[in-house]
Amino acid sequence: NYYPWGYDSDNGPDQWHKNYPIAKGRHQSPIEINNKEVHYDRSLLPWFASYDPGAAKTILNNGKTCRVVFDDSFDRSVLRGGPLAGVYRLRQLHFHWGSSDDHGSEHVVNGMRYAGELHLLHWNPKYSNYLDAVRRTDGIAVLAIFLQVGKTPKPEMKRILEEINAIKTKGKEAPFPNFDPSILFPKSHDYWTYHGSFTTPPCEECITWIILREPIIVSSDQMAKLPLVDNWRPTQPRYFRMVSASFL
Ligand SMILES: Cc1cc(C)cc(S(N)(=O)=O)c1
Ligand SMILES: [Zn+2]
Repeated sequence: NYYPWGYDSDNGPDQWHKNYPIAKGRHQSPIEINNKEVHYDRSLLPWFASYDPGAAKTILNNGKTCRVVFDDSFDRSVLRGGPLAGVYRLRQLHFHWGSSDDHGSEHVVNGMRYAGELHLLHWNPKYSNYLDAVRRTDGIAVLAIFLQVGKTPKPEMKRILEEINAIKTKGKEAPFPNFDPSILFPKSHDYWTYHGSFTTPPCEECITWIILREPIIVSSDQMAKLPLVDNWRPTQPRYFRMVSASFL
């Protein structure tokens, strides 16, 4: 009988491999990023996001995560440059957070966990559709931004965090028009990049991760309004993967 995966002891990350064997693969995410093992790659280009605010469609807070979906029926909101060849279409963004401010991010930087992590997921339109792209090693690009709790929260986070709090409707999506997620970006575009996987089942190894070094600041009471869940996967073995940095 099918038992949905989750983050509890009986259906959590240590069990996922039973239904999703690739969860024990050699290119899994998230991972630890340690300065000592990162390789500065001066050939890495800057990345660029050109998002159309009109592409934003709906927001969902299903109590386990919060997701905003975008119109990805053409190259309307795209990410390009950085380690990527060609443009990748923005499909959705979602968050991972913890039950307290001292943890919640998926990637860990020099042993530090952040309060949360924002993922902007894009797919490669050289493949016929998203489901085809997730079967390809260059199919998906995720731009990851750490959320750090601080005194002066980023004002642009207000709308999205208030909306998340407002829609406690389990599983129903509410309209979320006119939203350009690039307003959430930190000042610096410095990033790490490596090849990995979805951090949730089915855990396909199709993701080029672009992780921003600079976190965005949220307030403790903004984080306290998120559903009290832990929806982050522990770090996975890096094996023979190189993490490259765009900065010295
Ligand atoms: C299964 C899955 C779907 C989506 C859209 C995004 C992810 S993640 N957390 O790897 O960015 C996982
Ligand atoms: Zn994610």
